Amino acid sequence: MDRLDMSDDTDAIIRVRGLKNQFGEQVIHENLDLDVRRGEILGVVGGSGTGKSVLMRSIIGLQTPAAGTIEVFGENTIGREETEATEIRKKWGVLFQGGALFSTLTVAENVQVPLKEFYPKLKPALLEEIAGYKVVMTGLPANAGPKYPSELSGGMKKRAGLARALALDPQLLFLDEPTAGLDPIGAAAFDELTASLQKTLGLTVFLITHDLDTLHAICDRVAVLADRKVIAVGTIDELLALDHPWIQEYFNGPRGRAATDAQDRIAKAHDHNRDAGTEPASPQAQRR
Ligand SMILES: Nc1ncnc2c1ncn2[C@@H]1O[C@H](COP(=O)(O)OP(=O)(O)OP(=O)(O)O)[C@@H](O)[C@H]1O
Repeated sequence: MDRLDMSDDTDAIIRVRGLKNQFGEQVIHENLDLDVRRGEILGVVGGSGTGKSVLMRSIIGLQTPAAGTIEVFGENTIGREETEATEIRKKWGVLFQGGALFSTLTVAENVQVPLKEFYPKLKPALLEEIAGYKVVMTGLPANAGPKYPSELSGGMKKRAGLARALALDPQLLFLDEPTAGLDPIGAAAFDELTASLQKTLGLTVFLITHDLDTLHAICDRVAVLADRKVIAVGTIDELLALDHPWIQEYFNGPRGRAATDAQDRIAKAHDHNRDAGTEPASPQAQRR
């Protein structure tokens, strides 16, 4: 199969070349290449265990690859001195699966963790002010700040995790299955939040997901992991033109078709309401 998008992307924020990851005898990635373009929301999909999270962990320096190069913002991220690595890490935020909040800290304290780590001299009043701002920015009520994670719904936990990921005003955001475990309405609301923050803040987003609705609603392009590498990157329409069994089954199977139909209906309804002046354009329409 022809692999889409193998050309060098001149405006890539993330550039992965020849990546190899293995655990013992188990090879997860081999010769994996990927470019993430500035300002895009890139969806990353693949069957369970194809190594989406390992790829993300390699890019953010939590997993040392067996081979290959990874550049983020033009800087090699593998094997850097701690101080250099810290400078690069400041430029991205990460929402891990499930939110990964510290259960013994309040929401506001969770958001303050990266601020304290990277800017230890910040005064408590300023820390509180920044945390409060980030909490509200992710759509949480202002009174969520003093709450503990156990007092939050699943959707609120994700938003709190997102607030923490945005604490340092990153240019690049990593989201690992952000809508997993959310009901469809909560998932759609989180997608809208991601799209609107991406637009407002000019973020580049690396988004691992199994959620077909998310892919249709907010992703500019989708990268498909299979056979230990990224086998294709493109818009959903471009991917559908490829004759790969997993891609066809994923996007054209019953769930894929249902997601396409649902997104078409949502976009039409939004567009109708927008034309009637009752609401802004849908995330899909805004991204068109
Ligand atoms: N620290 C580790 N030690 C050993 N094996 C690991 C480790 N981390 C991941 N793996 C293995 O690497 C493979 C890829 O894992 P990964 O979590 O990246 O998959 P994934 O594509 O994100 O899956 P899912 O969609 O189910 O979340 C799996 O077989 C997993 O068991």
